[in-house]
Amino acid sequence: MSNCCNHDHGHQHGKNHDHQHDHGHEHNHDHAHDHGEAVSTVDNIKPSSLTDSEEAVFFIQKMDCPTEEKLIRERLSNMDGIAAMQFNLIQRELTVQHRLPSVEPIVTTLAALDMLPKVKSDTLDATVGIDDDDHSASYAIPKRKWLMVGVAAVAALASEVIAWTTGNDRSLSVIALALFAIAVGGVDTLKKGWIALRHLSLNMNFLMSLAVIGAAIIGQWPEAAVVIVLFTLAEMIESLSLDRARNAIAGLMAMSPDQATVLQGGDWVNVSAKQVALNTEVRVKPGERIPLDGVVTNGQPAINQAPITGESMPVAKQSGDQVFAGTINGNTAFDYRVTAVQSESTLSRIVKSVQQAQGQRAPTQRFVDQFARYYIPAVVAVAVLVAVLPPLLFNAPFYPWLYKALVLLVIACPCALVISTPVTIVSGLAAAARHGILIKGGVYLEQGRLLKALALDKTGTITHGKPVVTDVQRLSDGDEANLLTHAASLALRSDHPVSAAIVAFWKTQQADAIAKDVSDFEALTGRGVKGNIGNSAFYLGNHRLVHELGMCSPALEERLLALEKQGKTTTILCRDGKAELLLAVADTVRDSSRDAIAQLKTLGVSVTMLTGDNAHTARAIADIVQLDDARGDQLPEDKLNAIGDMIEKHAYVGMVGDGINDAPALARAQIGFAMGAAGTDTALETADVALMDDDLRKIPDFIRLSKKTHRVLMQNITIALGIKAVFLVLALTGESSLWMAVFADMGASLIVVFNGLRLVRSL
Ligand SMILES: Nc1ncnc2c1ncn2[C@@H]1O[C@H](COP(=O)(O)OP(=O)(O)OP(=O)(O)O)[C@@H](O)[C@H]1O
Ligand SMILES: [Zn+2]
Repeated sequence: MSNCCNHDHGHQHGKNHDHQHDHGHEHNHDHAHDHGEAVSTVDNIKPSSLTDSEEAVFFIQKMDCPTEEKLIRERLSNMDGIAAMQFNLIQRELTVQHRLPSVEPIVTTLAALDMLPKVKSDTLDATVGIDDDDHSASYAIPKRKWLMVGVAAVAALASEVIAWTTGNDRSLSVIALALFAIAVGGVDTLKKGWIALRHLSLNMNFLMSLAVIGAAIIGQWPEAAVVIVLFTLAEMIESLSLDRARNAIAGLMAMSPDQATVLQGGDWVNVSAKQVALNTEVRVKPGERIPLDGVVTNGQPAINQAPITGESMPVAKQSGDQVFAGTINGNTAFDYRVTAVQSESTLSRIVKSVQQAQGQRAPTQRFVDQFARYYIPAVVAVAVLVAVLPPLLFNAPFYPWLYKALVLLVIACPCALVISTPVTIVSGLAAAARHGILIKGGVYLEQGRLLKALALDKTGTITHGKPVVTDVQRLSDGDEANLLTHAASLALRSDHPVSAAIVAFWKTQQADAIAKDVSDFEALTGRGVKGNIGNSAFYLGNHRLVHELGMCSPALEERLLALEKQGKTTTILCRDGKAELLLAVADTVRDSSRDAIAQLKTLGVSVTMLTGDNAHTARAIADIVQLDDARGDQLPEDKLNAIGDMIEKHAYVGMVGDGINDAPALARAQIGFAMGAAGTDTALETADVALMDDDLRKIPDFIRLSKKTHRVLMQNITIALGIKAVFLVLALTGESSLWMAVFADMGASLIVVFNGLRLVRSL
């Protein structure tokens, strides 16, 4: 198992669990996601900072179109000391890994591109951006801009109308009105076009400027004005629709209230939820939303956890139970103690994770970006040929062909195509998060549809994972109560569900018994535990353990078989080489598991149970949920091998497990699912897809969402390219005017954005 972490399976986050085998509490996960939360302080600059790369995040309000991304990428990649860049157009964020002594040169370069960057975080300077508010307020398009576009539109229309009624495109009033419209509505575009030209970067602003100047040169003044106003309007609408996509994520966060009622000096007072510190007592009234994560201290509320888990059936809570920020209290008031500050709440981490997930490019996005790279130059080359060749070769009139070339330039904008993918992915990620499915990367959302096989473990996945002792049988002439105390004393040291069941049973049987001291305790993977009590060596574990120790017998095996056939898990206590006590525990199957497995079969996914429990018990449980393929006695390395075989056979394989004992197999599968992630940090962080509650039916939901996402992506690519193709033909045959081309481009952008946004409501 030591080689479990060497597989090259394309997962980006550190899945190197240094796990212990006893379902222990102290597994050291080695995760690499501290970005954003600057760790170093100003006077604590590491000497290694010149070899290690630093990271800075910039918020760039003007960066909302792929053309801007291209320009920035070209400029920055030429700079010394820049290691890598990640663009997030929807959040308008640029993350740069660099080896510069300060981010100043980056800021200067961005400012020179008229990008007005704002440093959000900087590993060189922890003080940056700490008390900044969210930038959402600054997203809004200023009223002034709407007004200017409105005025420009009126002027452009007036110019068009006068030209049309007088039949003169070049009268003084027409030109004056058009110039006015261009000046008021189009300076931004022309300015950006000029910047692009200076940096020899072919982008949309450049193409548009060229088209407008070209139209003016051939005397089409009204057209020039209409085109630039339409383009400005299109950009504004596009930026608004992107805001919708961003809001799909921000909306998740809006579910947690701003105010909390906290205990301060004996009084309950209202304070801002942001300022509430750890361990504060908070009171929640009936029907109120819970402001922060915590554990119940007083009261027995029933809580609608839909904002986290997607499941709105109220969950009964009592003292010691976890509650989550954003969830909704039922009819009883209760108090609780805060266990995480607002920015660390489960909900905040879901939001952060979704934002990060959409920052990583999904495969389709990479393809589209690649395509756009060749597409613009190709169209420009065609446009040049169209303008030049017919007049040169066939003596055709120059102006009409130049006009056609200008239309081609307008068509060259790949915005609709490029923007459609991230919007679709974000919508899908947000829809999933609302439904209690946290997808850790666009890749998984896009490729979930490929899942052909799924492996599940049994304990806690198919079953509730809370077994209870059903049978106790003495195997020797020892005192049963005393033996039970010994078994419980060992079991107390482990948090394996079987051990937990034994401890719980012992407490009900012997309320005031005292546990024995255990020395040399050891957990034995897939077998049980061992330890010394007094002068005796004890083992507590399953059939495999007893058999390997040579303490088994045909008589014992007969007893075991009888219990296992009933779906019970058997555990034997051995003392000094002799089996003494037999305990059987039974776990109950979750109602949702059977339905989930049926749905998966309908989706064409072959489901396999891989469990460390014995084969007979595995079979009995599998029969209840109608699972054909159930494999018992699986040690962690067996599970790993089983996943390997499944990958060979089915290519794309998922695994659902507890993430501790199953970590290697989970890492090997293309998609590792964790269940019940709301309460456990490790599951939330290490899984590829985390189901916030324990409902396996979320997996078929996830697969269906993935299929839908894929469909929408394909539709969007078809729409975006289709409209371009149509206009390419129309332009060449002279049927399309400039403004029609701009209009079509705007339409295409809007259609794909809204088509993508449909996904938000699709689960
Ligand atoms: N700490 C323990 N206390 C008691 N029994 C144990 C312990 N650890 C392992 N066992 C025994 O070994 C078996 C296999 O354990 P393992 O942890 O591999 O699987 P599991 O968690 O029970 O099942 P699954 O693989 O379905 O999650 C258990 O069913 C149990 O009988
Ligand atoms: Zn045996």
